[in-house]
Amino acid sequence: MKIKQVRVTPIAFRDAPLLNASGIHEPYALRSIIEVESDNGTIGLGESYGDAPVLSVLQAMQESLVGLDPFDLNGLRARVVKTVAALKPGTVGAELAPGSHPSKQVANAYSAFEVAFLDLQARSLGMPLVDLLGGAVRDEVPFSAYLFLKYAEHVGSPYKPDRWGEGISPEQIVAQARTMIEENGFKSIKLKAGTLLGPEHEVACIKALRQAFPGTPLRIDPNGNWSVETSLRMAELMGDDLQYYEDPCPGLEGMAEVHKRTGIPLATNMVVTDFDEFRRSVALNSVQIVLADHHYWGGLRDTQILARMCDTFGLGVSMHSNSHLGISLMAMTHVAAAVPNLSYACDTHYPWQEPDEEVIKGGKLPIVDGCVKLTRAPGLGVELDYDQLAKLHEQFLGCGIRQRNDVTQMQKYDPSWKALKPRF
Ligand SMILES: O=C([O-])C(=O)C[C@H](O)[C@@H](O)C(=O)[O-]
Ligand SMILES: [Mg+2]
Repeated sequence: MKIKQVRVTPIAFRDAPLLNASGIHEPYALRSIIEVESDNGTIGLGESYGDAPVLSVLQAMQESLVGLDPFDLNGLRARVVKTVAALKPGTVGAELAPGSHPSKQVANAYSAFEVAFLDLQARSLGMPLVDLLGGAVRDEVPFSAYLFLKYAEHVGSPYKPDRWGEGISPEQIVAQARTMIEENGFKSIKLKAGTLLGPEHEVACIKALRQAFPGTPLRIDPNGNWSVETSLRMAELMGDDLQYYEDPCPGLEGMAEVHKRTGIPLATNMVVTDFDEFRRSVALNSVQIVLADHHYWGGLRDTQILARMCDTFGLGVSMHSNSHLGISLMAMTHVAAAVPNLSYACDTHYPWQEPDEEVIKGGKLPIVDGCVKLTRAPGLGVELDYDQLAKLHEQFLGCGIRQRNDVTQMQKYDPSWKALKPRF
């Protein structure tokens, strides 16, 4: 089998005005949809970031993959390394927003195509992708309710307000959690923090959630926007309420200090984002749980290696997400199903996505009892809806956003807003 054609299609879908450490989400989130077509007509699918720095690498890769055997993942890696090395200096992207890592260009681009190659391999063999990862140790993967403080609508009202309404007061956050849990059956809750509303307000939201959902595991994620001192002060207030404390403060040293002084397990998708940081974090005991993300950890197989290393060093493992669609959700589900030591329900932004903006046939995938189920369908088990792909590509062309920037978006609400880390 040889690769005949590769298509990378940037898309944009509506995204809610969600607050975070950098500022606020823009009205559209960007992704790219990857199709790798073999000479027997089988197509493998992938989904990755759609921001300019990543897109330029993915698009530069397209021609170089033609003629390659889709089972040749070392050949894929060599071509990614060569393409990235040939890029003009300056095309390396900065961090887009907390927890996104487009600057890891080799790992990002390799991952985008590795998923599509594996999907193509599995479809050709007539087996689910998870079978190429050693087989499923679970047939469904748990996800958590991912709550955000948010405004009712975007500045300038680019389209009609989303159905979630305002999410500012603790009562509104509890209501958001109720809806998300009623609709998806989630069994654990994560609150995005580090926002302009400040740590005390966010801790009040955690307290309200604790009261409303006794026994449900809770997590808070300020994306490194609190100082060590603030993180310690908030830990004192939340202590027993938390299942884990995610990236309270910046840096491996800061995290190590917070863990040493509180004993609370710390999770991260910010200070351990590659194998070198993993090595340094183990030496410092900075984190107790690594939130993997195949989009920047170098694909599904490298995510399995990461999980094995977490096991070796006694760390927990779960998964991080960014705004995404169903192809990414299924890639996350297949790899999480093949990680025996998955210790916590994974993150997903999927409930925030509007039902009419999925690129896969049949619309949004169901999340039932907090879980996404694997099927025995070949590959990732999803098919592209080409009408939807065309619609979301048109939206990309028209939306005017080419690189996510939550800081400049917040400046539309508050011109004095600056990127500060940590802010509190
Ligand atoms: O766990 C995380 O850090 C994330 O989910 C990163 C994302 O960028 C999140 O902060 C967001 O969507 O605003
Ligand atoms: Mg995080």
